[in-house]
Amino acid sequence: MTDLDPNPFGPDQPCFGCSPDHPIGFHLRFAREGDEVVTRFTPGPQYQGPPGIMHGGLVTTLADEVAAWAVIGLLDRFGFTASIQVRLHRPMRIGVEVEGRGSILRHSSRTATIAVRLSQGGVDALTGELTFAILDQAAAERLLGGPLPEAWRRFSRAST
Ligand SMILES: CCCCCCCCCC(=O)SCCNC(=O)CCNC(=O)[C@H](O)C(C)(C)COP(=O)(O)OP(=O)(O)OC[C@H]1O[C@@H](n2cnc3c(N)ncnc32)[C@H](O)[C@@H]1OP(=O)(O)O
Repeated sequence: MTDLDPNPFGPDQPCFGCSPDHPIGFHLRFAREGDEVVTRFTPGPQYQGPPGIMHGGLVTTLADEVAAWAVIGLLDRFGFTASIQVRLHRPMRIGVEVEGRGSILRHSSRTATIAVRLSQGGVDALTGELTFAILDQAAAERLLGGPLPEAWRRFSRAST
């Protein structure tokens, strides 16, 4: 297992899922294990929906982050989430460690589709497929509505 650089986008990146400084975020870190990225995370009570159960939207956010890091860690690109298809098979329990795994199902230079599995105690709680658009710098700047920070540029695809 190889730990991935937790901060390839520089110290000021604001991501809810992985910024180490986010006041209410997940603070996720990732490792590469063969053809997968892996993270471990224990949801706290601030992430509840029903009592004792993680909010389904936040479970999906966790899946989105795992998939985004599969694009970063396995393809060395940044992808913007374009579609999310998930099934929540079991409740995600607060206070119990979640293992998240992401792998590449298929990819081109312009898109990547990622398989994600979130489990607790070895039992799947979420499985899904998420597709990401890998943009060139100009398209990423149109999406952001401003300049792409320097540290992000190497994760864009080449312009065609
Ligand atoms: C700091 C570190 C952070 C790391 C983690 C980040 C975690 C989460 C990542 C995000 O949250 S990103 C923010 C949430 N996502 C967005 O705001 C994206 C909103 N959607 C868009 O801006 C556009 O719809 C999008 C850029 C995704 C696609 O725009 P276009 O359709 O104009 O792009 P284009 O036409 O160039 O299409 C690019 C490719 O994506 C494909 N595509 C577009 N939408 C798709 C879709 N919904 N499903 C599947 N494929 C799709 C499209 O077919 C095409 O494939 P091909 O080139 O192979 O033909």
